[in-house]
Amino acid sequence: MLSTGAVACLDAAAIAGGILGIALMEAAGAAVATRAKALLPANGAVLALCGPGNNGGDGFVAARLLAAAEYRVALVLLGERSALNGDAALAAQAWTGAILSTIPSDLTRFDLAIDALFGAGLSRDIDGDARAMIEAVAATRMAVLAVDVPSGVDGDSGSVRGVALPAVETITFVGLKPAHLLEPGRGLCGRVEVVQIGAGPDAIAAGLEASLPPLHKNGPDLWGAAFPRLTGASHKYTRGHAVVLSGPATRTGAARLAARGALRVGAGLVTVASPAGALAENAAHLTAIMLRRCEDPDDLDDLLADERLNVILLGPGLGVGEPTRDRIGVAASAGRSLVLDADALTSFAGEAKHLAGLLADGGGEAVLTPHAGEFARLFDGTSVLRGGSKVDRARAAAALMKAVVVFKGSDTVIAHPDGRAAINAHGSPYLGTAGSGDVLGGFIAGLLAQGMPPFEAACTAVWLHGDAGLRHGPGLIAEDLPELMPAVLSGLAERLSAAPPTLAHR
Ligand SMILES: NC(=O)C1=CN([C@@H]2O[C@H](COP(=O)(O)OP(=O)(O)OC[C@H]3O[C@@H](n4cnc5c(N)ncnc54)[C@H](O)[C@@H]3O)[C@@H](O)[C@H]2O)[C@@H](O)CC1
Ligand SMILES: Nc1ncnc2c1ncn2[C@@H]1O[C@H](COP(=O)(O)OP(=O)(O)O)[C@@H](O)[C@H]1O
Ligand SMILES: [K+]
Repeated sequence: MLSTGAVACLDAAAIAGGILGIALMEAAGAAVATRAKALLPANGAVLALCGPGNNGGDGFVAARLLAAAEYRVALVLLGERSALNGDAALAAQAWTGAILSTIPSDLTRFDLAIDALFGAGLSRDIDGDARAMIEAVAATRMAVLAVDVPSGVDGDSGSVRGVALPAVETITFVGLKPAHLLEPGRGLCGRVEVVQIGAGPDAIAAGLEASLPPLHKNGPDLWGAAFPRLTGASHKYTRGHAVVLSGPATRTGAARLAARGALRVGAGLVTVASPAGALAENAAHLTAIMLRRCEDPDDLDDLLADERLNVILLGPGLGVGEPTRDRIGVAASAGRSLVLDADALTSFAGEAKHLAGLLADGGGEAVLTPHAGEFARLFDGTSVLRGGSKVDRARAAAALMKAVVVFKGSDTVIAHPDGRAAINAHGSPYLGTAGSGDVLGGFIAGLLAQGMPPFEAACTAVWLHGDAGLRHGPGLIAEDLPELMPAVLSGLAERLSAAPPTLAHR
């Protein structure tokens, strides 16, 4: 993905490499016109809204090509024509139709608006004439095709600067920008299409270089190579052993959901470590998952004497306070991979640096999975909460904790302490159901158990969880998520064209 700053570098590199800026703009405008034609009835009426920069220039090109193809086009320019510069001025010169300075009063006659007011260059909140224009068009039921980003959406954060014009479709150039995946931007974009405009590989490389550290759209391309593969020689101990700590009696369900997730995603063995008072309750519900008594931090220490237990998940239903903090201290000092969720995070509310110290002392790798509420509590009083996009905050959190942070939500961001990050768009609102996050924690633990590195394990788990949500749809409850893994994992294996081993391999 590209930051908006990187787009300017990419543009400059393309031009330095001999490609004319107006050629890029012509290609961008042509792509917009092509999509507009697909959305329009024959001879349909288009309202092109053009802004004062290059986004407006793309709008002029699209308007000219649509008019040439016999569509009825009205073009409104925000600001003075004489104020247009560079390529946008050239694009405006080639437009021979009328230039309106305000939007027509009868908007009902238009089939489509092309929103070319502001793109990557939005630099302040929208007010005045631009705001009035956006509000008037938004108030109609006209379909809107956005150029680059819906005007008013900040390209890097996805936030709305004052007001934004919701689109049914957004055409962007060269690569996705954060706003196409981060809410509320994502919801305002509609369908997003990325088109190439002939910038050339060197310019694209320069753009990606300017976008470092890398930001990815989460998907198998990112982590497929690290996904665990079975061989004929695999056995349960090669697939790892995850431990999930259970809460006290009547609060054990969350741990079992997580444990089931870990087992279904492929951990060879999973043990629920339970307080004595909750053993009967856990035993009544567990079969393939093993159960061990774990009353206090000393019991946990004893349990971890078995070196094969390679991942510990703490948090779901565990309770907030000193006993949970103590268990995390023991787990961290054991140097195993850790997944910390829910109550494990809230137990360190306002004490993120203390938790970071415990994790650093143990030397193991950790994945933290806060939702927005847990994130705000954990990082209260730190610079992590100081502004920026969701990606910026997740990166700052990961750097502070020296751990992978999965900042959950409809636009989950996964960040590594070195700055690498991914935004997940592969999911469904049906995942917003009690216990769904517990299962996600279990998926991460199960993938860590199988030896995936923490960033890749976290990204994979978020994607598999999202895939399960998409496959199930309405009626989803958290118990369904682990049970969907056979179908989800088979689908993934097909995508990775790595079929699971058959008898023939043994
Ligand atoms: N590779 C590229 O970089 C390409 C970029 N193209 C287009 O160029 C766009 C970026 O162009 P620009 O950098 O000129 O930026 P924009 O056209 O997005 O906006 C910049 C202009 O808007 C004004 N402005 C910013 N915020 C405002 C506000 N709140 N109220 C009123 N005026 C405001 C600025 O003063 C400036 O005149 C991209 O979004 C894309 O559509 C395309 O032409 C194709 C090539
Ligand atoms: N609208 C949505 N779209 C995609 N994923 C969602 C949406 N709402 C919630 N989720 C996902 O569902 C999970 C909910 O986790 P969490 O809030 O911890 O729930 P719980 O504590 O009940 O287990 C997270 O992985 C989150 O990213
Ligand atoms: K726009």
